[in-house]
Amino acid sequence: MFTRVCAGNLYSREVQVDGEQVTIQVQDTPGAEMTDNGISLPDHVTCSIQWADAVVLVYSVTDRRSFDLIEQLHQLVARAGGASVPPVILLANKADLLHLRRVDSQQGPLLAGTLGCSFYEVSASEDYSQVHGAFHRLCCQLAKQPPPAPNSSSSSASTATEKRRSPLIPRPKSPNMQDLKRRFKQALSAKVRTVTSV
Ligand SMILES: Nc1nc2c(ncn2[C@@H]2O[C@H](COP(=O)(O)OP(=O)(O)OP(=O)(O)O)[C@@H](O)[C@H]2O)c(=O)[nH]1
Repeated sequence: MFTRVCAGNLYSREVQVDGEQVTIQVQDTPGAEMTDNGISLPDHVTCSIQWADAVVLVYSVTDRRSFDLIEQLHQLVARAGGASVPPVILLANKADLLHLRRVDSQQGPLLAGTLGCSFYEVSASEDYSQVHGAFHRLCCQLAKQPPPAPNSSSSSASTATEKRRSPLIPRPKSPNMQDLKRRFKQALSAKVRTVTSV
């Protein structure tokens, strides 16, 4: 099984889901901008949402604004997902910073209930296993989804799912990879210069 989750720089991880080896790729979505009309997502983020099998929306419990933006982000995900909105989970991060908390612990589950998604409160820095647990349960949820029926191409939902997985939607490039390529070229040209000068 191969699962793509829209949420962090592009990372690849092997995890066990119900005894099956699963490779998940997690893609960061930086670049959301605040405009007079609310949040605007750059094209590469919209593309990531169409490419993803699931979306993880994250806010910080120390940052009220990040919480207030979740509903709007969820709407953008729904719009970008089109006919087949990928499953979404809500993560409240930085739960360890009790003295800086700006979002009540009841508000996250309430919002998740309204949006119809699962909720997890975590501390990425204090307890990585909580984050792992949230991703693991998301993978289990995805694994339980029935695959599209072979003759169901007329169903708009399955067509959209297939389209999302199609290579026609370019997979977003990892900025890290691009950076690596750039650095590799620089190192190569530096080497050529050194050889030429010898
Ligand atoms: N105390 C605490 N700090 C955290 C936690 N998660 C992240 N941080 C810190 O918060 C800061 C921002 O973390 P990032 O991983 O850069 O968060 P980000 O969402 O990518 O931030 P942007 O670059 O603004 O998008 C860093 O200093 C992290 O160490 C957490 O659970 N608890």
